[in-house]
Amino acid sequence: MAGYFITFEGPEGAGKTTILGILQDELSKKGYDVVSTREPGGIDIAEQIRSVILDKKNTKMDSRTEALLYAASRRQHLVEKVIPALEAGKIVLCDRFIDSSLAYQGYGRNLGIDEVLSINEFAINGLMPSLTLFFDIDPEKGLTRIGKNDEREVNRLDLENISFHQKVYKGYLLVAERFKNRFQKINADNPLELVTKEALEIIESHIRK
Ligand SMILES: Nc1ncnc2c1ncn2[C@@H]1O[C@H](COP(=O)(O)OP(=O)(O)OP(=O)(O)O)[C@@H](O)[C@H]1O
Ligand SMILES: Cc1cn([C@H]2C[C@H](O)[C@@H](COP(=O)(O)O)O2)c(=O)[nH]c1=O
Repeated sequence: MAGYFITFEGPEGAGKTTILGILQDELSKKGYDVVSTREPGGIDIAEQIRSVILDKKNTKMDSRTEALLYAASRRQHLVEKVIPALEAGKIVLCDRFIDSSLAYQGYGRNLGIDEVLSINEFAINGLMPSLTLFFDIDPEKGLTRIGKNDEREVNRLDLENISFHQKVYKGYLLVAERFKNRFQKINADNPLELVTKEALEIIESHIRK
């Protein structure tokens, strides 16, 4: 496909959404055709699935149901938004993708990274990102950041205890090692300007290759 599929990953509060917004503007100013989006969500059907997954009331949700809902929203989002943008030669910046499922459901929920990869292979049908930026931060620090942000609504996953989030972080490190050809780690504990600059440099060097 003609465009570039670039995903942003990391624990809660790492800065993914903030940095993605800044980079969308920076890259657009430089003349690149950029589409920014998120998972779960980005299009109507996937946003509806997001509401079900993240609703604090849905405490009975089974882990396999959760993994399947993320994969279903992913499929629809790819078909409706990501694939058409890539076919049109655009740069797609996506806030979370398959690696979130591998870290949160595969490792965090104990479903197994390989099992979750396998249901996602059906959903993505071969479309993987060419670059994944991993915003690396201690999960406790990330959660403290989002706790200070009054505008952010707390969701069902945020409410999991710290040991779940630490497990997810460990899951990310395993996934980053497994897919090291596309993963680039960035220290997200640095000041925002520095993290953003590093992310922009990595993306531009990837695009120039
Ligand atoms: N490098 C940074 N230093 C300090 N604060 C930051 C930094 N990056 C982001 N923040 C702040 O941390 C909070 C969380 O940022 P953001 O929502 O972008 O994180 P996120 O990774 O998208 O989180 P989530 O995955 O939970 O949605 C925001 O209030 C943001 O302003
Ligand atoms: C794609 C995806 C996401 N999650 C989790 C990670 C977060 O806790 C929420 C999404 O909220 P955000 O504010 O947009 O970061 O969902 C997951 O567990 N599995 C996934 O595949």
